[in-house]
Amino acid sequence: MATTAFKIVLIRHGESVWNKENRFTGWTDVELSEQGVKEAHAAGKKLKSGEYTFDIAYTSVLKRAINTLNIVLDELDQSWIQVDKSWRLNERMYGALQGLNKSETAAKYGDDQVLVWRRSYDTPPPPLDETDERYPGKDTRYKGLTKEQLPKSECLKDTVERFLPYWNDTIAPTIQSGKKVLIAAHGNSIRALIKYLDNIADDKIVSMDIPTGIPLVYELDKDLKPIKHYYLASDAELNSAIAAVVNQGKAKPQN
Ligand SMILES: O=C(O)[C@H](O)COP(=O)(O)O
Repeated sequence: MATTAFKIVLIRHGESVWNKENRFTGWTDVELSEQGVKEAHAAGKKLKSGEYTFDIAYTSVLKRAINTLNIVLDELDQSWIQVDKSWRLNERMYGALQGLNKSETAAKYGDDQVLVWRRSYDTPPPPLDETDERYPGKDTRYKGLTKEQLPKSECLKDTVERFLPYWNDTIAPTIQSGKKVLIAAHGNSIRALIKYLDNIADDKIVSMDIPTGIPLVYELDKDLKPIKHYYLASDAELNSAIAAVVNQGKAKPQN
């Protein structure tokens, strides 16, 4: 039986204002909603009561994840730790769907097509044109990216491929050096990491949804192979939060 060598914590940002409005967000840099701020504070309190402490944190270059991390670290009285930000932890880029309402999109194209765009491994959403104001090539925070790295749309496979270099070159060595790591990211960049860590089959990743603002603990062996993982939440809280994410993609959300 493998023994736990490392414990890392992943957390999806708290609810954003576009999660609340049920809009495809991707690389759009939207704020946390009031509920999202509350979720971030609750997550920090849960980690504190569990006596979690961290040596370094990683996050994206999108404010919903950055602000979630800042709130969590403040609750832990650890705002002083090193934080590294990278576009490679950004949410999957949703292409021409960014800004559209998910239920309206499901009413127009069908729940099944929206499920494919949201949860399939290798089917990207419709791409953006480079002239579109939503194209990230116009955003100075991405000025260091090559043309090939600037996405017009991303499927989960694309997200895995741009996230993994950061994991392999930066995060994994830091974990193996013994540093306690916290990663504040997004639904699909976390799905990308989990798919890689747990070696989840392409057709099985479709059914994975990540709730907002609930800490997810991964216990890893010395080779960073997962031994077990668990959310810091009751089953009722977790199931309700995941159901809310699943429902976003339906024309008529089930109650
Ligand atoms: O980018 C978004 O719209 C959300 O943060 C994640 O959306 P999804 O749960 O529909 O993939």
